[in-house]
Amino acid sequence: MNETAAASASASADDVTEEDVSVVVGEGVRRSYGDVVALDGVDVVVEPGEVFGLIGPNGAGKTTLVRALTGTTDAEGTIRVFGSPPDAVDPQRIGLLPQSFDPPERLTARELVGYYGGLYEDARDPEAVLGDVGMTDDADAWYETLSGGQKRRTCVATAIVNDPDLLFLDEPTTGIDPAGRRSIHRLIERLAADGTTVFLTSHAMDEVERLADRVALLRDGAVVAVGAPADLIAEHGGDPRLEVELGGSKPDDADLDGVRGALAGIEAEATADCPAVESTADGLRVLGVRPEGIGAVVDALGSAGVEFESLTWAEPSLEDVYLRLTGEEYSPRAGGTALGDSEEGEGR
Ligand SMILES: Nc1ncnc2c1ncn2[C@@H]1O[C@H](COP(=O)(O)OP(=O)(O)OP(=O)(O)O)[C@@H](O)[C@H]1O
Repeated sequence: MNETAAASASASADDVTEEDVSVVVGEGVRRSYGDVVALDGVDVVVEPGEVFGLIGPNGAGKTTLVRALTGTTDAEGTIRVFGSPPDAVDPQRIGLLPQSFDPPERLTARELVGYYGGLYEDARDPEAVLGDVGMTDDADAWYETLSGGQKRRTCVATAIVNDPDLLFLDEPTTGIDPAGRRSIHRLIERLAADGTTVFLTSHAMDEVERLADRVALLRDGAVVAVGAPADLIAEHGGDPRLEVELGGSKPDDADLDGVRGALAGIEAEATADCPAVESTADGLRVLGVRPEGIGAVVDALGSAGVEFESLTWAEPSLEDVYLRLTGEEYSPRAGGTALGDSEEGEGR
């Protein structure tokens, strides 16, 4: 390299600010436990300020990936956090809420948060952190006497007491009641708004859909899809659907054909151009139904002689993406708007 080129290369290296460097980079990350391949060559990149969601079935490798990225377990492949190997990163910059957490000894929630704060040169005021997780009123109870949800909130407090730039949360809301979940969600949103990069593992699809800028779906130790929730839903979520629960026997092929015939007669704008009908465990499902088309579909069901007990309309969600890409069953009760068991909607 001549002097001019060397000077220019060094100038451009100096120009690279931390904002230009991905916060987390994993390339070909592999981890086995004996014969069990927990991670089978995972590639993952998390950008500064992102809330990055990681979802996948039990045993897919999520916790192992969190542990590999935080340097708490060995793994093959390349891992960089803030551009360095995980064990070379200043611990002050990383917060970790592990999936399971055993506090060192018998301490109150306040003492526990103070203890973890004391491990860092520069920690937040424990009182403020306890307030963030809604534990102020219970802060003097021994950790071991707290409820499951209160324990989890205390754990979240220990993970943010160092005001980390990168926060790993492995199933933060497990066992927390709905109000507590909301407050943790608001906390994550606040942290993200202040620039904290968040790596969030969860089985709560609504939580990930709400919070994550991008989501990776892990299955059998490999990433099978990654993208913004809306993009994943558009690509893999399927159509909006009307679940029709029938009181009596399951519809046979002739019943389904009758419904298809009746649906063919309704206005195309009420549904997708060609609404599909399929049989389900409880009755049948009409795919491609828009909200404004529900009434017309109900009329069509009536003219086909279908008597139903209840209707549930649902638009596709991240849960549908998850179920489709993991091959698990769709459950109409998992989401959607119950439209009731209106008697006037019943067939003839
Ligand atoms: N310490 C360990 N020793 C042996 N096998 C392990 C160990 N940790 C994880 N595994 C195995 O590695 C695989 C991935 O486990 P991991 O805990 O990463 O999955 P997960 O996606 O976090 O699951 P869950 O949703 O149930 O928390 C599983 O088959 C698990 O049994």
